[in-house]
Amino acid sequence: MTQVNPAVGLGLPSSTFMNPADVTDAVLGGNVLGVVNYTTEPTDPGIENGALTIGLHMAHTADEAFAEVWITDRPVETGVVREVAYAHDGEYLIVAGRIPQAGRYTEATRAAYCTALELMDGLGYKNCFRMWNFVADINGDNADGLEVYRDFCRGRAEAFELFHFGDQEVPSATGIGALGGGISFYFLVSRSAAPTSVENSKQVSAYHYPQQYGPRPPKFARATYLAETHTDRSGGQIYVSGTASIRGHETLHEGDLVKQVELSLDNIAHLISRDNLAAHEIERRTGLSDLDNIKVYVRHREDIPVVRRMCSEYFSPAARTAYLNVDVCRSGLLVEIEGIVP
Ligand SMILES: C=C(O[C@@H]1C=C(C(=O)O)C=C[C@H]1O)C(=O)O
Repeated sequence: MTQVNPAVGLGLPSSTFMNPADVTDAVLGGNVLGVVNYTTEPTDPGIENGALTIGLHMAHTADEAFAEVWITDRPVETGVVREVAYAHDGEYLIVAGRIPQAGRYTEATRAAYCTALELMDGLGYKNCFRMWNFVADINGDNADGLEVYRDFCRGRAEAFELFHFGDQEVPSATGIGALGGGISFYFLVSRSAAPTSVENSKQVSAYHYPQQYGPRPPKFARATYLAETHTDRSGGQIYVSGTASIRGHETLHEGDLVKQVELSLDNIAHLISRDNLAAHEIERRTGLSDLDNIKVYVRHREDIPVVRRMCSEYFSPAARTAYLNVDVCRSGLLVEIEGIVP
């Protein structure tokens, strides 16, 4: 079994990747906020053994499947409201939802996001610091000929607007293809830990992308820096959004895998560099070798060996790293990378 991260109890969240077969109550000892299964079929969010669970259809075979387990050392309270499940421990909240496969997604996305945002407010968790979205047929057309990803982005933007969620407040996120299951999502939210949104000076903020990418821009920050308190902003974690071969707002190196991987890595390296963080009043010097809990999304299965070889030159051999063969939000993108600097 993978060891439970020693950061537990220090006040910042902690997660690990596990072999799904090892995720038993006996092994975990009940210290679990949520289990996110990256697996071979979608399952609705729910509560099992006192923790939140959701199944994302992100693996083609059982070999590729893994479980991302969010750990806690505090008692957990759980519930389900209008098919959105939640679990919280007094400091951290995980919320998860699934929108069934449909011809259009704007309204259902808005409704499900609103349920999740209402829950956060009602339970007293104000600081959303990370969101993940898994979209089946992400580059396909919806019933009106609008790309499914763009349809999703519109619903998300409308929900944020209803909740007066300003662009500077949106957290880091991933919006990535899934093999089935409509649209699934999960959010992490804190009660007192303090998030700061970080942008990348080499990229246009996603929420300012021009209309050529869809009726409403994707609302997310390039990273979130999470410190234990607002007053002491040292020693925080960095949640890096899904990052691809985009400069300014343009997709670069269409059709060139190696160059796309290089630019994605360069975007992350710059995002978490001392200079870029200093522009957000964050004093930290980090690099690619500090990343952990890495997910690498690769559009074409046959590209995985090359991507893996390139990534392994930069990432720590000790970093948990998962490679998933799924589509990416723009049809010209071949690869996307996310991770956490603990
Ligand atoms: C790759 C990009 O966007 C992707 C889509 C996201 C979303 O819609 O939430 C977030 C990060 C990436 O997964 C990008 O625009 O640079």
